[in-house]
Amino acid sequence: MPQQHTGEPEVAAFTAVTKTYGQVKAVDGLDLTLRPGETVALLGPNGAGKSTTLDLLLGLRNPDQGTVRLFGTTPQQALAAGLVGAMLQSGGLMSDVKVRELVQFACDVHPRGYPVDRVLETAGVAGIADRRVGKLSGGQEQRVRFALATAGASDLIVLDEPTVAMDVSARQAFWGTMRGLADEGRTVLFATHYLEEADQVADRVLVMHRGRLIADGTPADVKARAGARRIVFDLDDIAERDAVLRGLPALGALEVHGRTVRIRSTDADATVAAVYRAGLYPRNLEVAGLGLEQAFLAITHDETAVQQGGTEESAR
Ligand SMILES: Nc1ncnc2c1ncn2[C@@H]1O[C@H](COP(=O)(O)OP(=O)(O)OP(=O)(O)O)[C@@H](O)[C@H]1O
Repeated sequence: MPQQHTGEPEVAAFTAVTKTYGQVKAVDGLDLTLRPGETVALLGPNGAGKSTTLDLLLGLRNPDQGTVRLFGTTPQQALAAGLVGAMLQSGGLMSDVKVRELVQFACDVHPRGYPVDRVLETAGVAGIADRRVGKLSGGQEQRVRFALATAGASDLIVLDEPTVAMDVSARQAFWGTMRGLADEGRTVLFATHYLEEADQVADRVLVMHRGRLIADGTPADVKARAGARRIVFDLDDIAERDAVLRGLPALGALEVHGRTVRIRSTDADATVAAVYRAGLYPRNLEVAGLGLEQAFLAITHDETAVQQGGTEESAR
């Protein structure tokens, strides 16, 4: 086991990490610490830099600037010590071997490997242990990848879009298993496009956009960060009301389509009270909380507006 620096309990630490491909800054000045026992979801639109971040974490790529440390050492040393199990999108599996043989191999090479039957069972692939890997469905192949990532007693498990190609019940079973691993004290980091998974499974959500971390908190924090409430109503005399609407308090974002006004508000009570105080007569008024999906869209949309020199209103 590599030496940990005294007073450095973190599982992973990115310090001012930048990774550039030609003109594209895939990761741009990333500072991030993962602590023991966290289940962390990494979210972001396509091309945000999630896979590159995981590659840097696992030492598959080196940063152009900054440092990545895993368990107080280099990613390569941490991997060699069996401290990390990973399930990535890229890289084909050997197709001519049987599932059991492949998983057995992963158990054998892991410095703290588990018995193969335990791994097959936990990953939900015991029933297909004698199938050839090349004959598996997409969802089954994902579960075999998961078995490989959990073949030994790794302290950190890294998963890049683990439930792609799984149906709903396979996903539920998968996250049930993951929860069990997290409850044993493992740190889990997973990239996903399924926001409901992040909401249900993660205790910390990271949102990346254009290589930068733009939100970091509990799912509830991230929702609150986007503005807590969505207000929708219709107005008949909307054309004359533009200035009033723009002057409403706690305005996160304002959209007007036809007669319908959509507002994201950081204080819905104050905004709605001001609507009435201004003498507006809203019809069909609705106030609702943002889901993580809407929060995510709001945050990434706002960030784009800021980067493009958007107004304070659209930038929150
Ligand atoms: N090997 C590479 N060569 C050139 N550009 C790359 C390479 N890998 C990634 N990129 C670029 O870096 C940026 C970040 O890509 P990355 O795959 O890390 O994003 P992502 O958030 O994982 O995206 P997705 O959700 O689509 O998987 C993108 O603009 C991508 O086109």
